[in-house]
Amino acid sequence: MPDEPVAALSEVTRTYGGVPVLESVSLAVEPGVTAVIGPNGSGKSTLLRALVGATEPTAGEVRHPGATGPKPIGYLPQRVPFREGFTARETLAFYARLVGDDPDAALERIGLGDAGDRRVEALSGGMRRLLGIAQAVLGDPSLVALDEPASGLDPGMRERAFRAATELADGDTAVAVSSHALDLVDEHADRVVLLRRGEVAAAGPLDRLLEERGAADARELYRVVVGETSASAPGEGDGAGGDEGERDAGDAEPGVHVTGVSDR
Ligand SMILES: Nc1ncnc2c1ncn2[C@@H]1O[C@H](COP(=O)(O)OP(=O)(O)OP(=O)(O)O)[C@@H](O)[C@H]1O
Repeated sequence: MPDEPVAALSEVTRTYGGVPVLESVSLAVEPGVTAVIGPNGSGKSTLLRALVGATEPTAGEVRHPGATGPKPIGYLPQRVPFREGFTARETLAFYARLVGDDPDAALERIGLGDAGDRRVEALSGGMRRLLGIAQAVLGDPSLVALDEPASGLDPGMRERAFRAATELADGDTAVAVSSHALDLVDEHADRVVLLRRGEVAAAGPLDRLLEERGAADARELYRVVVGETSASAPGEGDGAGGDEGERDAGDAEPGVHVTGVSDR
């Protein structure tokens, strides 16, 4: 392996109310962009939360051997609770001070250079998402987890969100991104983790997985592995738009998981 894992999960299981939502997940997260894909409710957010330490595994272990520095880990949750009454710049400045970063440079990086003086509650949903990404990457963390960064964004914005993730991962940074936007996965991901009902159904370099499964792109890979028969694989849009494209009833139903499947 040319790349040193930045983080590693071994046999991680997470249950809620006794129901496993992640089952025996073992994974090495390496520098570059790792896309975490899968149907609604398959455990993507839970996996990212476990990866960054936002949730404790019920069993198994999460390690961060390669996550170092003053702020080793950055995380964009699905919903970012910004405090109202502060401008975008003030919001970033609060966190930037803690890690010695420059809020204006952070705004520029994400393309929000002109929005620094606007209050967070006056930003569009997409701009808030971008601000969340800027906040997650403050302090140059070695491991960044972005939970649906392109959710609800227009085509230009979603591209910008993913590009920011890719640029970040240029060096030694490991970026794990959950997404339903499979076109962006094709464009930007080095590796893919495909979850199905809380288990890793496929994982590895995107090119290798496509070749192994005889798939032309991430969308086809998804169909082959998830076994989706409906014509509507997750849509081009992420989040709300993508959710509408998701029609695998068993996977989409919250809290329902077949736990006997083991194709790890
Ligand atoms: N805090 C929680 N309490 C109870 N159940 C939870 C909790 N968090 C997640 N779950 C359940 O765990 C399962 C996996 O949820 P998760 O959000 O990780 O899936 P996901 O793949 O990110 O879904 P989506 O694509 O819809 O965002 C779901 O059935 C969800 O209802």
